[in-house]
Amino acid sequence: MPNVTEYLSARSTDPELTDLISAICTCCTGIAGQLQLGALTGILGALEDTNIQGETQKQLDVIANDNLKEALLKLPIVAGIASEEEDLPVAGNPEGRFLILFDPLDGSSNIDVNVSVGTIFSVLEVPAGMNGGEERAYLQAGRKQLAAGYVLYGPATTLVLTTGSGVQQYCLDNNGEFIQTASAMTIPTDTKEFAINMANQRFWQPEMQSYVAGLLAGSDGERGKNFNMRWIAAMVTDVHRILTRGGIFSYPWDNRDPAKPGKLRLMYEGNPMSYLVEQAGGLATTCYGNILDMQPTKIHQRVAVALGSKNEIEVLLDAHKGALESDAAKLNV
Ligand SMILES: O=P(O)(O)OC[C@H]1O[C@](O)(COP(=O)(O)O)[C@@H](O)[C@@H]1O
Ligand SMILES: [Mg+2]
Ligand SMILES: [Mg+2]
Repeated sequence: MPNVTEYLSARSTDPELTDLISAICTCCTGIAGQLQLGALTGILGALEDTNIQGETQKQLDVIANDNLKEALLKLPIVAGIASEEEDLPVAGNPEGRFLILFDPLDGSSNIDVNVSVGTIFSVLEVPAGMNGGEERAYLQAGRKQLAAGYVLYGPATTLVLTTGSGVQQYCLDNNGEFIQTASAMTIPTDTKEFAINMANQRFWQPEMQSYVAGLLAGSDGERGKNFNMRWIAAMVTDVHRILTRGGIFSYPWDNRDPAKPGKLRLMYEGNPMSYLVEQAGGLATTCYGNILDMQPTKIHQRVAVALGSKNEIEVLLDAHKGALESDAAKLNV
C-alpha cells in the first residue's frame, strides 16, 4: 500500500499541500515517540501555567505545540500558525500560502493515565492582502479548509486525513512511514452507540435532555432499540471510533458559562473533525446549524458539537426543530 505522500502525489494533490502534510506527519512521528517515553523522560504531568483558555497545560501540551510550531514555521510555504496553546496566531513567511491551525494534543487529561490522545489539524489558504500574524486571516468558514486531519496516538499511531475527496487512514510503520490502511473511510448511517459526558446532563437545553432520555430509555421508549455509551474524554479518539464503526459524539451547548456555547474549539477541533465526518458520509452540527458554514469571529471560539452517523444526527436535529430559530441567537450558536 502507498504511504501518504505517494497516495497524495498519485492523485495529483497540490504538491505544496502534499509537502505540508508530509511535514505534519514527520512532526507527529516525533510527538508519538515522546509520548511513548514520557514516563521515562519525566515529561508527564501538569505545568503551573494555564493557556489562554484558562486550562492547565500539561508538559506534553507545550512540547507538542513547540514541535509543531517550530517545524511548520520553518517551511517557506507556511504563512502562519494558530494553536490551542498559543494566545495569538504566529506569523510565518509573508510569501507563504498556508495557515495551519492545530490542537497539538487533544484529550491531554488522558496522558497521565496512558490513554489515547491525538493531534488535530486544519489547513487554510491565507487570503490575499492578509498575513499569517493577523487573526482575521484565519477567520474562515470550515468549508474553506484545504485539508483536515488528526494523528491518533493509540495502540497504533494512525493518521486520518481529508484533502476534500474522501477520508483516508494510514498507520505508522517501523520505518517512520504512514502506510495507507483505508482509502475511503465511511461512517455507517445508523448506529446504536453514543458518546456524551452524561455528568453535564443538567446543564443542557431541554431538547438535548429529551433526545438523550430517548437513547437511555432504549427498547422501553419511543426509539424501540437499546443504545450503548462510550466516552474516552478525547474527542480525537471518540471521533476515530465513529469514523471506524459509526456512532454519534456530542459536546453540546450547556449553561455553565453563558459566554461559551460549548467546551470544544471551533477552529482546531470542531471544523477539522466536521470536515472529516462530512467527507466520510456523516453529519456535523451545532444542533442549530451546520458547523462548517459558521463564520468564525475568534480564533479560540467555542462551539457546540454533535457529529457522526447521518440517520442518528437527523433524529437529534429533529428533536431540536422547534428550537431552531428562537434559540440559536440566544445561545450564541
Ligand atoms: O472533561 P470532559 O468534559 O470529559 O471533556 C472532554 C473533552 O475535552 C477535550 O479533552 C478538550 O480537548 P483538550 O484536551 O485539547 O483541551 C476533548 O478532547 C474531549 O472530548
Ligand atoms: Mg482538544
Ligand atoms: Mg489540546
